[in-house]
Amino acid sequence: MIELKDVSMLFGQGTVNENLALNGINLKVKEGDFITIIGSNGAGKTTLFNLIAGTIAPSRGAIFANDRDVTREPEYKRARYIGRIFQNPLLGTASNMSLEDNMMITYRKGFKWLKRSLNHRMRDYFRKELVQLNMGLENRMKENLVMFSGGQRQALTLLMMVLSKPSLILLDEHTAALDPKNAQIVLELTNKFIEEYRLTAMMITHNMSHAIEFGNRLLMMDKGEIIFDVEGEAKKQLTVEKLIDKFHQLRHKSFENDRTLLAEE
Ligand SMILES: Nc1ncnc2c1ncn2[C@@H]1O[C@H](COP(=O)(O)OP(=O)(O)OP(=O)(O)O)[C@@H](O)[C@H]1O
Repeated sequence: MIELKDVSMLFGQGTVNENLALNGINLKVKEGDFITIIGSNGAGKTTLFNLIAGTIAPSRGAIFANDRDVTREPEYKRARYIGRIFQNPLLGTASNMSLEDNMMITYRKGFKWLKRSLNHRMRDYFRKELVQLNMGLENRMKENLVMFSGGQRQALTLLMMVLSKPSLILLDEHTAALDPKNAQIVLELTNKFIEEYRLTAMMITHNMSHAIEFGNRLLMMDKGEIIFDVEGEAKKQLTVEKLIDKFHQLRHKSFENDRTLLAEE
């Protein structure tokens, strides 16, 4: 699906702030993979997503999507097949528009046919899809999203993204700004959608238990490198303790004090 070949990202080249955020990353994301990504602050996780999404171009190396070289393809073109959800629940939806208009825009990917096409059939379809969230939103389709909670908006962003059928979804700590109960609800919905719609997904999290519980593959990043890549049965055997040991082993340093990596969402 997505492949990174020897990808590096050097910020501020030649300045005092020169920073090798990613160093020679080689990664093959297979169709149907649900990859969780952990790593301490500044490890390069978001930079990795920015490169895959086309927000920035790498200093070195190449990125392929379905064997097509997309290294220089701009973000807006990649957005047609790569969906991304950020930490901030307000980013994925438009506050001053109704729920049904928000859904319609995603469905049509633009404003063009909005009024003309929002007919009975579409409303029924949206209503049916909204039921899946189990939040009663199917009865609030005319309300502006400004009335909705962060958890509801993030769940909606997720559903809207899923309905646009992306080839890859990038979840950038998408539950970190929610309270624990809502974070769990959104995570479970994420998992359900990924399974039911057979999506390919990558999820950054600072919660190691979530990284172990969800997905078929786990990447641990540190200082711009993927230092541990585990999948399938071996991933299922992981525990938080084993992950911490692994990190000690690989980096010979303690990360018990790394509160961010250990933080519970
Ligand atoms: N646009 C930029 N310009 C300069 N340096 C940057 C830029 N973006 C990221 N960096 C640097 O690259 C390194 C990796 O940052 P990145 O945000 O990818 O880390 P991260 O693993 O996502 O961290 P966190 O868990 O704190 O979000 C950091 O040292 C960061 O300061």
